[in-house]
Amino acid sequence: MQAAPVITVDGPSGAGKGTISHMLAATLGWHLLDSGALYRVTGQACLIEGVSWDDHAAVTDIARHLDVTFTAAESGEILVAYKGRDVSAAIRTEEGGRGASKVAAIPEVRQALLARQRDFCRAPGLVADGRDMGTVVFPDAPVKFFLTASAEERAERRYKQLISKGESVSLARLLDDIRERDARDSSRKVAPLVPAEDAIVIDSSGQGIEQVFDLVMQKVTEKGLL
Ligand SMILES: Nc1ncnc2c1ncn2[C@@H]1O[C@H](COP(=O)(O)OP(=O)(O)O)[C@@H](O)[C@H]1O
Ligand SMILES: Nc1ccn([C@@H]2O[C@H](COP(=O)(O)OP(=O)(O)O)[C@@H](O)[C@H]2O)c(=O)n1
Repeated sequence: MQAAPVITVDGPSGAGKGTISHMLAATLGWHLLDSGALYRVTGQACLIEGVSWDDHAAVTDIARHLDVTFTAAESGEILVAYKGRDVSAAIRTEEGGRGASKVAAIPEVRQALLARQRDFCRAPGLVADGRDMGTVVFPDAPVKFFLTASAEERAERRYKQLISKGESVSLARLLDDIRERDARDSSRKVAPLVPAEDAIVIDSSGQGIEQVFDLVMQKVTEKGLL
């Protein structure tokens, strides 16, 4: 049994999970779990410690002892630190996403991060953003969303996001990267990217953020969580 109610938001890269989860947590006054950040920090810690993403035993050891902190800045932005060193920007790069996806395919790494994710579940409630929040980490969550959109639209969104941060990226490469990541996340043996049986699936292709958020809030209200 979970200590507090959980709303899970799963889906592929660029579907809008982070955006919608932030809005939902702020509106409800609930805690937020960005589970992807834990996988991203694990990948980044490997780079810092000189460990190859393919060395499963060494990556697992890093995940088991991951010294990570999340702190809310005055701007509302969440600062992420590994061993006290700010890695907030480094983990959000294209390479950071690739590393996260590689280390996330290692079953022992997923196991090592499981309890840490469940610890985020505290009163009054938790919005959990990821790939397996509704299927593995919080299977008893009363409301589960699975957000998706076409790969082209997701790549376009990510392109605009990275360009606005000053990263130089190519749209074609981002589309390839998104397809590669989708394939790896969906085909892995442990906790693959699939909607939970009881998830509400929302395809946000051609829908703006506000439109998607309105639909999400409507479902949350219908489920009696407001
Ligand atoms: N429905 C939408 N329409 C247009 N842009 C969106 C939509 N949802 C999210 N975005 C934008 O797409 C980018 C990726 O969204 P994000 O929430 O980080 O996705 P995810 O967490 O699923 O990878 C962000 O810049 C965000 O502002
Ligand atoms: N619960 C989760 C969250 C992320 N991940 C992995 O971590 C990578 C980065 O996750 P993210 O949510 O930060 O990435 P985006 O969806 O924002 O691109 C994903 O491609 C997944 O491989 C996962 O396996 N399980």
